[in-house]
Amino acid sequence: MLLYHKGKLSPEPERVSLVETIHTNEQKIRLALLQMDIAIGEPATNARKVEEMLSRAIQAEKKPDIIVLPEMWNTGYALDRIHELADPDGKQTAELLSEFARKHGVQIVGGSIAERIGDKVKNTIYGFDRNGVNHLSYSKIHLFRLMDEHLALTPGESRGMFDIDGIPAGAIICYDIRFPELTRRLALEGAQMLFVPAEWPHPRLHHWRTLLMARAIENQMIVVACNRVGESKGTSFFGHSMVIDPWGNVLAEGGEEEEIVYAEVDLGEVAQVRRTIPVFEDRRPGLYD
Ligand SMILES: NC(=O)CCC(=O)C(=O)O
Repeated sequence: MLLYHKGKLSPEPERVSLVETIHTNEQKIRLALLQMDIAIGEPATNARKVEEMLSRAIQAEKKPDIIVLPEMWNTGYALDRIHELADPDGKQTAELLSEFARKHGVQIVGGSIAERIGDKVKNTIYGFDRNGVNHLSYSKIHLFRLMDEHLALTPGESRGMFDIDGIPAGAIICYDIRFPELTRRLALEGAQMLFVPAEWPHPRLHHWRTLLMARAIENQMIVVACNRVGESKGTSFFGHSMVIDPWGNVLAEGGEEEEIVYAEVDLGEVAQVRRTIPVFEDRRPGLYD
């Protein structure tokens, strides 16, 4: 199926239908976002916190289908010691999350972790399906200079497309949301949901909310963004984890304290919104690719 085409300018816009290929019936998905505080440079403490919050999330009255974690939850931004602290090949993280996913039959979009591969450290999301099988590995493409990521980390070189319970989805990390072309590309590849783990601090709450809503509206997709809370090295992280529907409505939003944010989304709305305003059919890729 051709969803993306680098063509020459033609008198007729290229007609691309994402609607025909996606679910049209109501399909409810329950989400739990672990909006946690992160102890800087203390992977064991953070792993215990994750285990405790996962256990609480799974006991919710309506069991979640997907649990989402924030960015760099194992180490925080302990960049001065990141080579020593990062999880070698992501093995410890994979053990913890894969085992939990399998035991409880739940999908996990495991936020991101500092992962050491040889002499490089990457900021990587791991995802696990209901059988505990790894179905997503995406390393942050755009490193955030304002927090010195570019000095300590190696950027990823590929996009985070994956399949979650049969739903085509994309994953990006924090600063990546400032690059609309990345999310658009994931949407053109079929993504109907977008997962965004983050460590996004004050004073840019306005940017966080606006950019997430914009990505949901312009790509007519469900956006699930999990941000951390707490203080680290004089920086204050505000939480406000968000679940946004493809019309841009905020279905759930966290406060500024540690909590689990629950939401239920209807995947059928993606097709409905894309039919109502056929943005993907009306694109003129020859004019601005
Ligand atoms: N961890 C990050 O990528 C932070 C991005 C951020 O704060 C921003 O304003 O962009």
